[in-house]
Amino acid sequence: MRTAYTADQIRAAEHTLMATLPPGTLMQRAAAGLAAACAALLGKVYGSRVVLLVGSGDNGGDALWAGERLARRGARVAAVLAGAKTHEAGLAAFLRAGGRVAERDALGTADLVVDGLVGIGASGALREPYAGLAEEANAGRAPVVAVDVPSGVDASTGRVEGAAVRARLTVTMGALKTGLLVDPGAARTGRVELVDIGLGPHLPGPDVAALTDGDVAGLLPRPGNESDKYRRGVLGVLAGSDLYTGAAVLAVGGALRAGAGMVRYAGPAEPVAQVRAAWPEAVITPLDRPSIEDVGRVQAWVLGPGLGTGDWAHELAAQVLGTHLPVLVDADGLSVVAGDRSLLRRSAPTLITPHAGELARLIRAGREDIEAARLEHARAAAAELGVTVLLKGSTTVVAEESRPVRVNPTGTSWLATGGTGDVLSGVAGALLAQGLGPYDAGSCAAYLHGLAGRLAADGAPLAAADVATAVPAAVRALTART
Ligand SMILES: NC(=O)C1=CN([C@@H]2O[C@H](COP(=O)(O)OP(=O)(O)OC[C@H]3O[C@@H](n4cnc5c(N)ncnc54)[C@H](O)[C@@H]3O)[C@@H](O)[C@H]2O)[C@@H](O)CC1
Ligand SMILES: Nc1ncnc2c1ncn2[C@@H]1O[C@H](COP(=O)(O)OP(=O)(O)O)[C@@H](O)[C@H]1O
Ligand SMILES: [K+]
Repeated sequence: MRTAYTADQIRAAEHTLMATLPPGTLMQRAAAGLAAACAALLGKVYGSRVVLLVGSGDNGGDALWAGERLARRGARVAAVLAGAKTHEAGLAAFLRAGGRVAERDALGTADLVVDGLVGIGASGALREPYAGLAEEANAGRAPVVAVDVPSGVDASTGRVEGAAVRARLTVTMGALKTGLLVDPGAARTGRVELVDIGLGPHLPGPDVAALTDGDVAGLLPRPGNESDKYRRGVLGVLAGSDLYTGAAVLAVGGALRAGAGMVRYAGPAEPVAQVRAAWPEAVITPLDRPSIEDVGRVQAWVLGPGLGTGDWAHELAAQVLGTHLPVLVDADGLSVVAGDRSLLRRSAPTLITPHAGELARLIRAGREDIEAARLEHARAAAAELGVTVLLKGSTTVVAEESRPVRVNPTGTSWLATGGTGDVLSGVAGALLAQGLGPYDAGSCAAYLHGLAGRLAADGAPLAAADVATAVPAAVRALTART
C-alpha cells in the first residue's frame, strides 16, 4: 500500500521529528536526496547547466542546498530568487560553492530546472512572479524537477487553481503528499521519488492510500479446491433496456471476466437477446414486468447501466435496494436514486460508481467543482449518503466514511470511451458477489479495470468490450509481478 498525507499531517510529523535532531538535519537529508535525483537525471553533472527557481520558504532552501551539492560536483548552477526573502543559510552555502544568482532569462539555456518555488507551505494560486516563472519553466526544453510538490499544485488535495509547474520528476520529502496522487495535481508530477528523511515513525494514519499489485493480488478472491459456482459468488445484473442493450452486454462481460461463479441477468426482450448471444454463460430471466422475484439467488446486485430512468427502473431499484444484499448502483440507477435518495437508506453495503456529472446530480453540486476537487466531493458524498463512493474519471477515487480514500493508480485516458464504465460495474459487482466489502471491491475493480485498460489500449484506441476481455490478463499480470 502506498500512503499519502496532507500538508498539515506532514508538518506535524516534521515538527516532532525535528525536536529530536540538530537544527538543519532534515533539510540536509532532503537536499542530499534531491541533488542525487538531479544528478541521476542529468547523467553527467560536471559542466551541466542547472537553474534553481527559489521561493521564499524552506522549499527554496531545499533547492539552494541541493544546488550547493551540484555546484561542488562541477555543475554550473544559477539561482533565480523569486521571493521577497531567501533562505539565508542556503543562499550563503550556495554562493560559497560557486553558485551564482541570475535573472529569469537563465532558464533559456538550462539543462535542468529545479522548482523550489513553494512546497507544503503554499496557499492558493501561485502569485507573481512565481506563476510566470512556472509557465516559463514549462515552456522550456529542460526537464523540471519539482521539490516536494510541483509548485501550483495543492499538496493536500491535488487542486490546481492557476499556473502550475509540470515536472518530469518530483522529489518528495519524508512521505507522499495526497496532491501527488490525485488529478489534476497528479498529472503534473511526472515520476515521483520519495526521499527518506526519517519521518515514518511520526506519521499518523494516512489521508489517502493507493493499492499496489501485491495488495490487489492479496485481496482478489480465488476459487479453492472445494469451490463451486454458487460458493464463488453469484451476481445479479439489472441493466439494459430495449433502447440501451449494450450496457447490459458490457456489464455482464465485465462480471464474467472478473471471476463471478455465475452471472444472472434479468431484463426486457431486446437486451436479453443481446446478452444471450454475447454470453451464453449468463443465466437469463426475461422480464415482462419490473420484478426480481424469479431471478433466483444471488450474493450481490448491479443496478443501473442502460436501465432507463422511468417507473420500470424505479421499481427495480426499490426492490433491489430493499434486499439485505450488497448493491452496486451505476449510471441510470444513480439518476433514479438522485430523484429519491431515501432508496439509499439501507443497512446492507451499497457501492455507487458515479462519474463527476452523476455525482453532481446526486449531491447537488457543480460538475466542474467536483472535477477540480474530486477527493473532497467523494468524501463528502460518502458521508452525506452513507454509502461507499467510487468516483470515476481521470483519477478514480473510492471513499468510505472513516477510511483513507483509496486513490487508483492504474488506468489510461484511452478508457475515456463509451461503455467502459459498464464494464467496471460488472467487475466491481463480481467482486462484491465474491465477498469483498464495497471499499475493497470498488478499489480492486478500479485497479483491475485500469490495468485491463492499459493492456487493451497498449498505446492505441480501445473499445469497452476489449477492456472486459483484458481483465483476466490484468489479473495474470499483477499476480506475475508479485
Ligand atoms: N519543515 C521541515 O522540516 C522540512 C521542510 N522541507 C521543505 O520545506 C517546505 C515547506 O517550507 P515552508 O513551510 O517554508 O513553505 P514553502 O517553502 O512551501 O512556502 C512558503 C513561502 O511561500 C510563500 N507562498 C505561499 N503561497 C504562495 C503562493 N500561492 N504564491 C507565491 N508565494 C506563496 C509564502 O509567503 C512563504 O514565504 C517543504 O515543502 C519542503 O520542501 C524539507 O526541507 C524537509 C524538512
Ligand atoms: N481521462 C481519463 N483517464 C483515465 N480514465 C478515465 C478517463 N476518463 C474516463 N475514464 C474511465 O473510463 C470509465 C468511463 O466510465 P463512464 O463515464 O461511466 O462511461 P460509460 O457510462 O460510457 O461507461 C471510468 O472507469 C473512468 O474512470
Ligand atoms: K516546489
